[in-house]
Amino acid sequence: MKPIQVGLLGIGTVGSGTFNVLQRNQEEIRRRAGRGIEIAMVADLDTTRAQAVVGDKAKVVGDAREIIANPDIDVVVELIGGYGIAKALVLEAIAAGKHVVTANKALLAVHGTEIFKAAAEKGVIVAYEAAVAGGIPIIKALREGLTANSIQWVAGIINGTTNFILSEMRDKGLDFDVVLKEAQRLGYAEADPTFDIEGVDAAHKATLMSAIAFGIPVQFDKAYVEGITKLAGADIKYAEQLGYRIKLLGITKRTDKGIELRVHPSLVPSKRLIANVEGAMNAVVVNGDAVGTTLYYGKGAGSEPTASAVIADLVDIARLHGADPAHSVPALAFQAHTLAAAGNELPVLPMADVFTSYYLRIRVADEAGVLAKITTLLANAGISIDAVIQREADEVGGEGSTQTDLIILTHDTREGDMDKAMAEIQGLATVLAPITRIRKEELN
Ligand SMILES: NC(=O)C1=CN([C@@H]2O[C@H](COP(=O)(O)OP(=O)(O)OC[C@H]3O[C@@H](n4cnc5c(N)ncnc54)[C@H](O)[C@@H]3O)[C@@H](O)[C@H]2O)C=CC1
Ligand SMILES: N[C@@H](CC=O)C(=O)O
Ligand code: NA
Repeated sequence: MKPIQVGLLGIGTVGSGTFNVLQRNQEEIRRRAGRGIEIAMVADLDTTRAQAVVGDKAKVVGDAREIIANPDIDVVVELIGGYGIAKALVLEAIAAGKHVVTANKALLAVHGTEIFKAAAEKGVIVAYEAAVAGGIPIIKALREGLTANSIQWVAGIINGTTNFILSEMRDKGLDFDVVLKEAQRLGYAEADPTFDIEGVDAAHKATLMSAIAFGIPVQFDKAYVEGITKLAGADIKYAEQLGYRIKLLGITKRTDKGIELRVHPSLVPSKRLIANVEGAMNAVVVNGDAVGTTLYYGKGAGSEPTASAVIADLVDIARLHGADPAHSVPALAFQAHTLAAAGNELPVLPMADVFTSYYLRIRVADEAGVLAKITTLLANAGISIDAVIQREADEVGGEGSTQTDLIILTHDTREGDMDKAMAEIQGLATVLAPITRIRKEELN
């Protein structure tokens, strides 16, 4: 059978990894796919750099549309990134009847509905394993391996940059800014690193997992997004003393009322495997009603780990791609298991209706009766307390300090009730600084 013909749009970090791994492992990949996979054309604005990567093994062009216009190209791999030209090129490739592989989580999380509708109408595949947790085959696990389950929840460390920052801050006591620069130097961060540190990249990925797990449309605009920029070293330290680690988690959960979809720092019990995922590594925990809890761990970023996922999608397409790609039944069957199949009407819940437990750090005047006032306000709001620790004032503010920190862990409560209680506690004269509130997930 003739090798499937691939056109690569963008040959930067992920594109060059894809090219190199396909070259290196081509015989094994051909055997597994049942036919060869050949990158016939590569487009990049920097044609000199592209030429240096591919040598004489593929045709290099500066204009991506030359690839889309070529009738011999079966699959277009979009590795440019962003919402602009990448969106136009993906839609044009679909309109031209080509299957698409992309690592672009931002594009799919925001414009996925339009893109998957266009693909379904044209009968082509849009595959995106690389878009979530890089080399970890989590899309395949959700779509295929766990397909028998009613998924209950998915929670993951799905941004390597922020996990690296939190690990380095905790282990080496380094400052946020110093570690972020190091993450950029190591190539973990997005072109705009605010996407990483403000939780946006993780929310893109959580949005995609939520859509597959629960059959809802992609709704990035409904995701709650909070990054790690407001985390203080003191909270990382206190959490550790209480037996927890702080991780930036992407969480999506099924409830009776709707779907939770949120990204925020979370306390996770230190004994959980996911709490021990360090540096730029990713991990996703999926809970299904039949299988129970499963864990997926690996490299969520980088040239070859991400290429591993891009090529896995190409192999899937090579296996399914029939003589008439635009109307092949296998292509439609594949599509039916992707986001185009979203048929669930459950709404994404506002944060006020999310149930979770909390870590609170409250800076208070070190005087009698303060703790009682605070616990009374919590009790009045129906919030029950799991643990309270009062720091020694000298430890918190130095010798002779008149201020101290109260650390409170709560049981599960509705976020809207917690908001009200927090406003009342913040209003107490003896509360001396903005209250720190971090959600806590037991993940069991
Ligand atoms: N780097 C990583 O570890 C991961 C990246 N991704 C995603 O993969 C995609 C690519 O990321 P990287 O390879 O890191 O980016 P990159 O910046 O290294 O590569 C992008 C390439 O696209 C080229 N390009 C830009 N505009 C173009 C145009 N109009 N036509 C043709 N080429 C054009 C650039 O010259 C560059 O070579 C992004 O969507 C990113 O979010 C996903 C998972 C991990
Ligand atoms: N910037 C991302 C790269 C992969 O998606 C991350 O840090 O995880
Ligand atoms: Na993946």
